[in-house]
Amino acid sequence: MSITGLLLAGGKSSRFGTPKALATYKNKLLYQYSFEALQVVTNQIVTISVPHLQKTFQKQGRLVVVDRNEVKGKGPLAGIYTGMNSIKSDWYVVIPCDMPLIDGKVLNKIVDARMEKYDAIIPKVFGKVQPLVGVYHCRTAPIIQSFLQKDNLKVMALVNELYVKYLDEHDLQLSENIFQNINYQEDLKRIGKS
Ligand SMILES: Nc1nc2c(ncn2[C@@H]2O[C@H](COP(=O)(O)OP(=O)(O)OP(=O)(O)O)[C@@H](O)[C@H]2O)c(=O)[nH]1
Repeated sequence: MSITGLLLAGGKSSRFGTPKALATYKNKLLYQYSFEALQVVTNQIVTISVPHLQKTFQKQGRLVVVDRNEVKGKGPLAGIYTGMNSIKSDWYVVIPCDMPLIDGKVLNKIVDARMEKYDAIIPKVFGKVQPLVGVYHCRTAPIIQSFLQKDNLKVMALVNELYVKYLDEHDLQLSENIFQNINYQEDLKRIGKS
């Protein structure tokens, strides 16, 4: 069963102010944390970004695609859809560029929970569903496409349509919430302390 990593790095970062994928956290670029977590579960990784950042990622030796024209500007679902269409794979493991506490160990647990009957395996930790960190079956691609065509861009609306296995903090053996994300500059100082 092939599995491809999709690293979402094509957002506007309007709350952050500069492209957050390329912000530094503890001496490392934010997206690098996501990349290294993905490397633990697959060696086929696609970064999905925007045209003005494509060269920067390519310079670092990354395989980069930009959101397809028909979906550009439509948020994380556009990135997932573009990634799924760029490489054929049975499963896709998705991660955003702004969750530097996620590690390969937790991604491995999510990937290991794959079963053909599920459309997706997604964490629901400390009561919150985290749909941008999960494993999606290739059969979800046409469903995602139809959401995008209808401009129904809420990732949770998609997830509610799928047959999902949720993994909680016990399944993932987490004692702290590693699903904290960076939205604002201040989050870089706050993260990991809660
Ligand atoms: N490829 C791609 N990724 C996206 C898109 N929108 C958001 N993302 C990614 O999805 C994750 C969550 O993004 P958000 O923080 O919700 O959105 P954002 O646009 O980056 O930031 P804000 O403008 O502050 O909302 C990040 O990894 C983003 O890079 C998009 O249109 N295309």
